[in-house]
Amino acid sequence: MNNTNTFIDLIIKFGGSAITDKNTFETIKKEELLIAANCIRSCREAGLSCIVVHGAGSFGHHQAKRYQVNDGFVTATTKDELDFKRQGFCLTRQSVTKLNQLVVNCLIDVGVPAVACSPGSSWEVDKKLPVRWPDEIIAGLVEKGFVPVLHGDCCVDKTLGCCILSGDTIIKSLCNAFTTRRVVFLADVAGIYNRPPDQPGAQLLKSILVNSDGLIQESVCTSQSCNDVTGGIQLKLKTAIDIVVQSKGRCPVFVTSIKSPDMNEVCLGKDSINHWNATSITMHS
Ligand SMILES: Nc1ncnc2c1ncn2[C@@H]1O[C@H](COP(=O)(O)OP(=O)(O)OP(=O)(O)O)[C@@H](O)[C@H]1O
Ligand SMILES: C=C(C)CCOP(=O)(O)O
Repeated sequence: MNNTNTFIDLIIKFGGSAITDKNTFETIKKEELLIAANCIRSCREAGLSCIVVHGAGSFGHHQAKRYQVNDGFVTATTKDELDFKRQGFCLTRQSVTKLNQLVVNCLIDVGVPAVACSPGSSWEVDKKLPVRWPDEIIAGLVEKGFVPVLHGDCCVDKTLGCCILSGDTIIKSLCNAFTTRRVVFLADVAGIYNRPPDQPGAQLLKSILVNSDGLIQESVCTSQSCNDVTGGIQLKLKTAIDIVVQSKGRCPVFVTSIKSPDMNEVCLGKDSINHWNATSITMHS
């Protein structure tokens, strides 16, 4: 799948940690969501083409964990276990699409022509990796001036029966298909730290340089919320590195806080990287 004639200025993830309270069931952070929506409006006013992907946060992760949706059907051996798993799939989907409605409504309310593109009903997945998805539909929406809004979702998996597809993995597929100018991950922390930010001595890594073989020099220790089923910040860092490598360094990736005063500039790519309170992940020259 490669649609390199489609140029996307910005693919942005509204992290589940940024727009929801991950520890409290189905709880949105309204103010933060509005900040992110206004940022997209500013980007569009500056002429940028954008795709938004949002995480699940406390919508979806709780149900996915309880019903072990990410393990697929292969771990369910009896009819009751299969029924239980299917129910978990449906409830997880309902939850993430509920959040998707809130995100899309907020974007539309601030004047962004946002269109929900839910992966769960259109992406083909095998062993947790996307194998086919409607890239031309998404490209068409962007070309016509819309902002597609995708999200982490549960999907039918060819081998496993079902799985969870993280918004991070979705972003990697989008970057693989489209010529993407920059990717920004909005989180509830300032960026990637050398160790979990709640640990003493944690320092923000302003720059992570990636070698062409995908190795980085910085050592990064991570932790993950007990309600997270998709790999936490570790998956984000891996995704960021993969995007930099697969684009041969042409697509820089940034991780920043949804509350950072620099967020708009990070997204617009205006100021010098060094001044931002953010992490840039770029190719080692
Ligand atoms: N070394 C680290 N650097 C930065 N954040 C870290 C680190 N280790 C752990 N974290 C935690 O990772 C969290 C952000 O990752 P998370 O996977 O929750 O992001 P998200 O994309 O917003 O969530 P979701 O998967 O729900 O969309 C932060 O709340 C932070 O506390
Ligand atoms: C839990 C579900 C359904 C999706 C997870 O997506 P993510 O929050 O982007 O990792």
